Amino acid sequence: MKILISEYMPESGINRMRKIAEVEYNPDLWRNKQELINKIIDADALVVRNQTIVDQEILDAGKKLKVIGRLGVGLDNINLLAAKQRNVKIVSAKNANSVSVAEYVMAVILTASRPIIQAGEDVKKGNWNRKLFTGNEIYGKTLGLIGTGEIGHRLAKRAIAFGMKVIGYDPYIREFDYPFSETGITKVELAEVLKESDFVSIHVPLTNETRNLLSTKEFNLMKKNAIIINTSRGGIVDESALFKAVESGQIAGAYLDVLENEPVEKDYFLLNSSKITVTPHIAGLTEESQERITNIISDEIMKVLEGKESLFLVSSDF
Ligand SMILES: NC(=O)c1ccc[n+]([C@@H]2O[C@H](COP(=O)([O-])OP(=O)(O)OC[C@H]3O[C@@H](n4cnc5c(N)ncnc54)[C@H](O)[C@@H]3O)[C@@H](O)[C@H]2O)c1
Ligand SMILES: O=C(O)CC[C@@H](O)C(=O)O
Repeated sequence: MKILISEYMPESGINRMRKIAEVEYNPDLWRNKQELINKIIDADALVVRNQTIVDQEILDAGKKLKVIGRLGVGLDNINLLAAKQRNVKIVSAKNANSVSVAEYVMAVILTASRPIIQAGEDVKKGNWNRKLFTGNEIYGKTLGLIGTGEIGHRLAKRAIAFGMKVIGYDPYIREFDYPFSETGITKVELAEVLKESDFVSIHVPLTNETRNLLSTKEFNLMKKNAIIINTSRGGIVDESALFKAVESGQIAGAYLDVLENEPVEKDYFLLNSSKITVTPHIAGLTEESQERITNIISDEIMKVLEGKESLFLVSSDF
């Protein structure tokens, strides 16, 4: 059997899978579609992160393909319908990086409120500007969640521990899976999240419905001091409209871990705003989450290839 890996995977997972199959590891393969097509022809399994676009053409070429392992959560780079039609199973590492993303968002909220880095740099210049670096408490502020699933409810728990009020919009959440009474999130409509929040944090998948979910109309509802945090997917926030909203002072700023097209060059227009901070898709990236994800995905791929039951199969009911 052959397992093809087209993006970065920690060595421990690769070695685990070598016990049952020949493993071809090429972390840059996602960059070259033709090479990926050539190599997938005799692969039984494909392992990807979010950069390999697994479209119909790739799936057509993968005649022997039985399973795709997603080293993470978001599935917007995989044509799920085409995979289902070809009976290719998908395993994803549900919630294995949720704590990492929740902690990243807390770090952003604290960074936006207390200029510690800037104050430290100023002291190194020989200054002692106490008043200049007066910050804000996050205690009593409102965090608005768009999407209250695995990441959203973990973030709520952490924000509530800091004394924040947490409201959330998620029309599809199943109360049975995430009881609001236990998560501490007050369920509201999207407009209320936008109107009431000091921080708006996005935790929905990229779908036809969520593409450009936040654009000029939505920014116009927000407080002038509000900060948008997007760790979800580029494409959910309309980037041009965001740039205008931030530069015109309609909202205070944005922290974006994800962009519509990744990676970007240093002249990318969003990087020209001092009120927008972009990080290179690292919210879920910690030593701990990567170890969890690697173990889950390598184990589950082996189970599928050996005909055993996997509890990490993505539902084909979409
Ligand atoms: N930046 C990173 O490193 C990183 C890491 C992990 C996940 N992610 C992204 O975060 C997303 C969320 O992850 P999760 O684990 O919380 O997923 P999840 O499936 O547990 O939660 C997503 C929630 O969004 C809700 N939802 C779907 N459509 C919606 C809509 N139109 N409006 C409002 N809510 C809607 C769902 O009901 C669900 O509760 C992933 O899809 C992925 O794209 C990014
Ligand atoms: O490293 C990755 O694959 C991205 C992680 C994240 O966006 C996810 O969807 O889990």
